[in-house]
Amino acid sequence: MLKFDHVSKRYPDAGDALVDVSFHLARGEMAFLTGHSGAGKSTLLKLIAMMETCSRGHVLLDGQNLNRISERQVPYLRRNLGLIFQDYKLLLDRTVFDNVALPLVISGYGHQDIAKRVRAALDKVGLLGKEKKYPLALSGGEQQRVGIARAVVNKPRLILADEPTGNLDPELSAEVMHLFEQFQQVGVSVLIASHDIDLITRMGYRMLVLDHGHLVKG
Ligand SMILES: Nc1ncnc2c1ncn2[C@@H]1O[C@H](COP(=O)(O)OP(=O)(O)OP(=O)(O)O)[C@@H](O)[C@H]1O
Repeated sequence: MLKFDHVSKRYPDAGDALVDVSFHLARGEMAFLTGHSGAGKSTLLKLIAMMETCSRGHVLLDGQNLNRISERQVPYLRRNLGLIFQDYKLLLDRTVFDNVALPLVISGYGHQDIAKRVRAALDKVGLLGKEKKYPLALSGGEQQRVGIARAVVNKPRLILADEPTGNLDPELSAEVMHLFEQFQQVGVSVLIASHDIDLITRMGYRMLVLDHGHLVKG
């Protein structure tokens, strides 16, 4: 479903962030991406999310070469991706319901369909009772679960998470990781950047390790 084929990324004036990276992530596979600060984890995720383009090589998503897509195609292709960030990136002046509904509103779904899908997504993350609350009235763990509900409401084929537990204590981190496992179990591919080595070692999934832009374990 996702293939990196000899991918390098060089930022102007900043040197190589990724060097000749090749790996394959299968449909329904869950893997962790780890490595020191500045190793290239976020850059790798940004290439998949079409927020950056690679300097050399190819990134293939469901067989589609991301080097060859037009600006116009990006929003459509992004609908197959669920993006989750360390700082949640929620709209603080909107309710939980509205935050989760946002991708569906943008995609042009009707009101009834939106209500049904948002409730289903909130149910999956255990937040059905909180739809009228505002993000700041929730705990950090709950805010991240809103972020996850928003990421999965479009039923993406691939979930990308960048340090999703970076602001959470160990217990909440384990809960959030367990949610990702549940999506993987229903066939969604999941790639999670994390430097929480203890947690991800315990979980026992495949680990992609970056070191100064090189994939040293995959
Ligand atoms: N937009 C950018 N412009 C220039 N250089 C960048 C940019 N983004 C990242 N870099 C550089 O690319 C390298 C890889 O950064 P990246 O953010 O991908 O690493 P990371 O593994 O995610 O780090 P961290 O764990 O600290 O978030 C670093 O040297 C960083 O300074």
